Amino acid sequence: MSEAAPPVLAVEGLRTRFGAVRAVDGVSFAVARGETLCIVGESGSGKSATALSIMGLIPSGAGIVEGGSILLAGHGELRGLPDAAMADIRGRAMGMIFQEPMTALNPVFRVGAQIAEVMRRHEDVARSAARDRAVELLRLVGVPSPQSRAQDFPHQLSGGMRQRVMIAMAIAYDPALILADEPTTALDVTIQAQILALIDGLKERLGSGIVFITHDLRVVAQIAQQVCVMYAGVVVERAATRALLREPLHPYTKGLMASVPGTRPRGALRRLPAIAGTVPNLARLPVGCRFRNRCPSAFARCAEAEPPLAPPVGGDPDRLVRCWLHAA
Ligand SMILES: Nc1ncnc2c1ncn2[C@@H]1O[C@H](COP(=O)(O)OP(=O)(O)OP(=O)(O)O)[C@@H](O)[C@H]1O
Repeated sequence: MSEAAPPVLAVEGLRTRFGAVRAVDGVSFAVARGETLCIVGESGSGKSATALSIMGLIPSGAGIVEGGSILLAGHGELRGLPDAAMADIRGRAMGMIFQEPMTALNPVFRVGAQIAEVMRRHEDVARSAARDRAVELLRLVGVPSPQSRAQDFPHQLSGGMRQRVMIAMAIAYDPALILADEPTTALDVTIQAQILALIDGLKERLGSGIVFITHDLRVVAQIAQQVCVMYAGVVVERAATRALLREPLHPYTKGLMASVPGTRPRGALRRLPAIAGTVPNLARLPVGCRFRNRCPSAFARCAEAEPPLAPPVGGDPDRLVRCWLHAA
């Protein structure tokens, strides 16, 4: 995290549960303006539940944010705000970009009208002014011929163009925070690179802080200044991207890196082993380290107690790792 700028988002000790499933179990991080933080981990590690908790979108009845604090610059504590206040903050101060734009776009309305509608929901703006601004936003996110594309229905656009439309909606109010959950996973590689470049450009152009969720360390390498590696509901490693990719400390991070071509630390095997085994049942977590049943370096202490998330002993004090190999 940059020392100079105060964080746009500070999450502290976040805990979210779906029944007995502790999906997020004490997660903390902070994002500065103009900075991208990636949350990376396998399926089921709690990445989406973290983002949904921040946005106030955990469906009541299904789950509950039961602990921790979510501070958004200019708005203060978000936890416990009434639904209407949260909806307004989501519209103005948080831009949200998801994996599948088709679920966020209404198939029966033209995309320009949909972007305009997002604006009219949050402020008293004339329809024609909102439509002009929609075209301007489409241009800003790199949609060619935005005037005529605004007249298209979602199904007339390619996947990449639909994702640009969703990004246009997300940035309609120059949000302080952008939350992106696997926004490029469904796209082919060339388009993926274009969308990543677009999102990366937004943090400079708008000065937003970005929380970007991905399971792909190659994406992390491209866009993040900071990384939180999540496993089974907790952060197991947090570091500046460069430091983490140069020297991953947690055996889980090492496993993730070994399974991605081009991110292996020097001297690593050339073949690409996936990490054997699966994320434990979050309703019945093992005693001790959550990763120990899959960890090639596990030893007796790992079964006794869960390691704290702390700077590595004798290592970089700006990094955090949750592993007895690096603890006092
Ligand atoms: N609406 C829900 N109801 C019940 N359990 C849920 C719900 N949403 C998530 N979970 C559970 O919470 C845990 C964390 O899920 P989450 O979607 O946050 O993981 P993830 O890391 O984002 O994975 P993915 O990449 O597959 O989205 C999982 O065990 C999941 O089954």
